Order: sequence, then structure tokens, then C-alpha cells
Amino acid sequence: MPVQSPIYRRVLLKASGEALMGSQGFGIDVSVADRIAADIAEARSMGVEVGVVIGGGNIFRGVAVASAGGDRVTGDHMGMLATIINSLALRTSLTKLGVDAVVLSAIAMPEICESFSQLKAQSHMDAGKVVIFAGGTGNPFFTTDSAAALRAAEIGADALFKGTQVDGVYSADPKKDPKATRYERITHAEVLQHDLAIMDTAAIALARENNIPIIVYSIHEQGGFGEILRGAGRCTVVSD
Ligand SMILES: Nc1ncnc2c1ncn2[C@@H]1O[C@H](COP(=O)(O)OP(=O)(O)O)[C@@H](O)[C@H]1O
Ligand SMILES: O=c1ccn([C@@H]2O[C@H](COP(=O)(O)OP(=O)(O)O)[C@@H](O)[C@H]2O)c(=O)[nH]1
Repeated sequence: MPVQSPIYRRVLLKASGEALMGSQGFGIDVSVADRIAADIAEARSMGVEVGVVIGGGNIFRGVAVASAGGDRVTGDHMGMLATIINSLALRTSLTKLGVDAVVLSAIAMPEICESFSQLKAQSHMDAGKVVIFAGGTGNPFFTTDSAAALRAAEIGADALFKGTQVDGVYSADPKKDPKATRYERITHAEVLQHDLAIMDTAAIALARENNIPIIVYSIHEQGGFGEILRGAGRCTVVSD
């Protein structure tokens, strides 16, 4: 069977932090990190350039501190540090597979990884490395969804993949409403207008302003990333 060429040249993958804990209640299930890494390795073998933003919800979310009466900014700093831990785990999994990967952090920690700059990111990606963007945007009150939209715009990504717990955008949260129906295609404007909470509104607005399609798919579906890159697979395409 002929290998179908990918429909995107450069993509940004937002991988759910929560997914990384697998069936555990907290932390990192290495087998899940290895599986996500295998999907990224497949994309690289197809010649697709891949940037990655990984969430931190498996370890820490800033709102948890705020809702317990603590300081939100400190909580968000802790959440951003969680994304750096996850990024290091994913780099380890990629390295095991022989995939050249680098972590660029929005928060400087030179003993551990390189600091983010757009030029550095471009140059690593041009050299064929997988670039893992750690530390979110580097600012409190943001999310890794927004960081993913921001980095997608900065690296000139053709698409932003949201690898999450569900297999697309639904008419309502499918975890709460069993009657919710899945969209094959929907526009950024419709997602915003109907308040479909698959991603935060800042991230969707930023992707819309920069004409970046968002592909929502299940990160639990092994090989799903590659399938979609070949123009097939189960997902929702958010595009104007
Ligand atoms: N309209 C919707 N369509 C799909 N998922 C939705 C929708 N509204 C809410 N969700 C929920 O959004 C979740 C994904 O967002 P989020 O919690 O940010 O996940 P992640 O851990 O991937 O960042 C899904 O698990 C789903 O339960
Ligand atoms: O630019 C950013 C990105 C993340 N965070 C913090 O990091 C946590 C983890 O990120 P997120 O909740 O987006 O992770 P995910 O839901 O994808 O697991 C957030 O709750 C925030 O506290 C932040 O302050 N600024």
C-alpha cells in the first residue's frame, strides 16, 4: 500500500496533562508518555515537523490553590512548573525512541533545559527536532491551551492539534450530556458563539485571528495522530 503523504507540513500538538496520568490518580504513567511519544515519532517518520505543548493538570492546576483560598499567581507558577516536569518526561520517552527532541521553557531554568525564544524554536524545528514548549506562556492566568495557540502562531504551524480526553467537539460536554452530538467540522466563531468548552476562549480566538485550524481528537487512540495527518481518522476540524 503506498504511504499517503501528510496533509500538514508543520503542526503544534497540545497534549493533555491529565491524560498523562493514565489510570493513576496523579502524576505520570510512563507507558502513556511512551505511547504519545510513539505517535509523535510516527509523525516525524512521515516528515511532519512537530512542536508540542503539554499540560500540567495531572500534577497541579493554579485554580486549585485559588479555590482553597490561596494565592492564584503562586498556584499558576506551580502549574507552570508541572508542565516542565511533564515536558521532561515526554522528552525522555522521545529520546528512548531515537527521536531528536528539545525542551524550551518559558521560565528560565538553564541547568535543566533551554529557555524559549521564537528564533531558537524555529531553528530547532528547521533542523528536524521535536520542540517541546514547557512552562506554558510563562504568565499566570493563562492555560496551556493558550500557550499552544501562541506557540502555533509563533512557529507558523499549519494546524493546532488538541489531543484530549474526547474524540472531537460536541454540541455539549459529552462527559455530562449523553445526548451530545459530535461535529465533523465547525468554525472557530461557532465554537465561541455556542460556548463549546473544548478549549479556553482565548486559545480559540488566537487561533482564529491567525487562521490556524484546530483539530480535536482523542489522545488515547493509538495511531490517531498519524491517521489524521494522512487526512483520515476520527476528529473534529475547527476551521473558518
Ligand atoms: N462541547 C464540548 N465538546 C467536547 N468536549 C467538551 C465540550 N465541553 C466541555 N468538554 C470537555 O472538555 C474536556 C477537554 O478540555 P480540558 O479539560 O482542557 O482537557 P485537557 O486535559 O485535554 O486540556 C473534555 O474532556 C470534555 O469533557
Ligand atoms: O501559560 C500558562 C499555562 C499554564 N499555567 C498553569 O499551569 C496549570 C496547568 O496547565 P493546564 O491546566 O492548561 O493543563 P491541562 O489542562 O492541559 O492538563 C494551569 O492550571 C495554570 O495554573 C499558567 O499559569 N500559565
